[in-house]
Amino acid sequence: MCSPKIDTSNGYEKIENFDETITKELSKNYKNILSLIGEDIFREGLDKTPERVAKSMQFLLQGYKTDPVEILKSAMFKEDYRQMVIVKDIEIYSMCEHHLLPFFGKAHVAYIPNGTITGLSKIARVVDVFSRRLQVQERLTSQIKDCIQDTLKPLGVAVVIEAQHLCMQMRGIQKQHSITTTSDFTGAFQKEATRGEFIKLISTKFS
Ligand SMILES: Nc1nc2c(ncn2[C@@H]2O[C@H](COP(=O)(O)OP(=O)(O)OP(=O)(O)O)[C@@H](O)[C@H]2O)c(=O)[nH]1
Ligand SMILES: [Zn+2]
Repeated sequence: MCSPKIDTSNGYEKIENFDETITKELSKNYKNILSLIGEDIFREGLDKTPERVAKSMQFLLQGYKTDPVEILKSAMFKEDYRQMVIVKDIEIYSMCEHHLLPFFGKAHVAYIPNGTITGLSKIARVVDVFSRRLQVQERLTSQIKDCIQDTLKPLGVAVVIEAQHLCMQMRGIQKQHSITTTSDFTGAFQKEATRGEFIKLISTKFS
């Protein structure tokens, strides 16, 4: 068994080597699913579908293989800046743990350093690692907050996620335009003025 190699050279993550055993087992199961939903598993168009889905699922759920704490630790710098740092509009693609359907939208993350800053891209990487797992939006929000708070030990962390859930659009209640917003705050962001500044800044549109 080998772990998938992530190639980030072009800015997009691409799993080069999928785990052979897992891909084979998943393919077998997806073939069974196709048959159970009444499809002809021998028709040409579906020939490679079980394997494609097996690889697609490994891509979409690759977040279990990476430790987000290590991501932050790989780029921590001493710096005397003690004001808000906001990385906003980080796109997220996650999977609802109830229906295995995507939910997607944007994450806005802020922290106030207390002597240590981290690389800006590392914030987005932490968001990605937790997103690429089976999730509920609330837990995703809190896990990002906890990871940054526990690792960087800043004066405060704020996370807001706005997302659309396909399980509420394509099926079930079928509401096409509802957006779910979740938020979680620590430290300085518990204060109304600080939280207010953060909310104002993430609401500002730069064109
Ligand atoms: N709190 C929360 N709920 C979610 C999230 N994603 C999906 N859900 C909800 O999970 C719930 C599961 O409810 P159940 O009644 O067990 O499942 P269901 O019969 O498929 O529910 P419906 O979607 O209402 O048809 C639904 O209300 C979904 O809208 C999420 O990120 N957070
Ligand atoms: Zn769902």
